[in-house]
Amino acid sequence: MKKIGVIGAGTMGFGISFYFAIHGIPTHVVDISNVELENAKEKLKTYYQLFNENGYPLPFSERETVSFLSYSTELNHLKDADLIIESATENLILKQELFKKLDLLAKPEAILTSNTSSLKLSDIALYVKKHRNRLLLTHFFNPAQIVPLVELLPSEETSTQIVDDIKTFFESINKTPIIIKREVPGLAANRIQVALAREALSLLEDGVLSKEDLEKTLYDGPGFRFAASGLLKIIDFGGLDVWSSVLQNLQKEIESEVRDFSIINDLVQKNAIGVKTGKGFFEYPNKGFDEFVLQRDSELLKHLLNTRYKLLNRDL
Ligand SMILES: NC(=O)c1ccc[n+]([C@@H]2O[C@H](COP(=O)([O-])OP(=O)(O)OC[C@H]3O[C@@H](n4cnc5c(N)ncnc54)[C@H](O)[C@@H]3O)[C@@H](O)[C@H]2O)c1
Repeated sequence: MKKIGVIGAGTMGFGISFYFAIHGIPTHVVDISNVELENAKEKLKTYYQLFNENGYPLPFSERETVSFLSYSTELNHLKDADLIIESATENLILKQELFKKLDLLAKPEAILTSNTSSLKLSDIALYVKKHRNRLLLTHFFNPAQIVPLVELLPSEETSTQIVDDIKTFFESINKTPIIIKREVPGLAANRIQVALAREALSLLEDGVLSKEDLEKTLYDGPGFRFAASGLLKIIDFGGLDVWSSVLQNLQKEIESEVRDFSIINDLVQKNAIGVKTGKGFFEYPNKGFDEFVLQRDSELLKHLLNTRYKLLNRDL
C-alpha cells in the first residue's frame, strides 16, 4: 500500500492510523473536527513513547513516524489512496453519504472499507456504484493499535482477489485478519462477546456470585486459558466426548433470553458509566480516563509482545 486514507480521527481512527504509521505506511487522516485531528496528533507522541517504553520494535524514529501521517478536513486528499478505511461516527446516513462521495472521488483501483461495529455493509454501500467489487468491512478491535484481530467481511460482489490482497496486507503488518463468509450482525467477535456478557451479567444480576468473583472467574479461568489458545483447541484438549455432554447438559440451563440488565441500567442512570466518570462496576479514582486507558494499553502491549509478537518476529 503506497497510501492509506483513514476517515475519522477518534478512538478507532487514531489507533488504525497510528498502527499504519509505525509500519512506515503513508496515511492521510480526514476528520470533520479540527479538535479531533489535533488530539490525534498529540496522542501519536504519547503512544509512540508507550510502544517504545514497552519494547515494541519500532523501525522508524518518532520524527519519521510523524512524517508518515498527514491530516485534513477534506476528503479530496484521499483521491490517490490505495485503501480508504472509514472509521467515522456510527451513523448510517453519515456513512452512506461518505461512501457515496468516496465512490466518486477515489481512484478506480482503490479499496473502500468500513470499520462499523453494528451497521450492515450492504446498507452503508447503498449508493456505491463504481467500487462495488472493491468493498468490504475491516473491523478492528479497540485498541486497534494493539489488538491483532481484524475481521474482514466482503460483500457478495467483492472480488476474491481484493479479499486476498487485503488479508495478505494485514498479515504483512502482523495483524490477524479473519474472514467472515456471510453478513451477520456483529460479525464473530462481538457476537461471541455479547453471548459471554449475557451469561456473566445474568449470573451477577441473579446473585450467583459477587462482581469481584465474576472478574476472577473470567480473568483466572476461561480468560487465562484463552491467552494460550482458541476455543476449539480448548475443546480438543478437554476431549470432545466431555464437551459434548457438557454442552448437552448446560445449554438449556444458561441464559438465552434478551434481558434488560438493571444491573447496568441503574448505574447508567446515576452517570456511573465506567472509567469515563470514575465509577462503573468499580471505582477509578485519582486519575483521568486517558491515564487509565494508557495503563490498560501498557498491559495489553506487554501481553502482545510476550505472545504473538515474539512468535511472529523472532528476528526483530
Ligand atoms: N470504539 C470501539 O470500541 C469500536 C470498535 C470497533 C469498531 N468501531 C467503529 O469504528 C467507528 C468509529 O468509532 P470510534 O469509537 O472511533 O468513534 P469516535 O466517536 O471516537 O470517533 C468518530 C470520529 O468521526 C468523526 N466524524 C464524524 N463525522 C465525520 C465525517 N463526515 N467525516 C469525517 N470524520 C467524521 C468525528 O469527528 C470523530 O472524531 C464506528 O463505526 C464504530 O462503530 C468502534
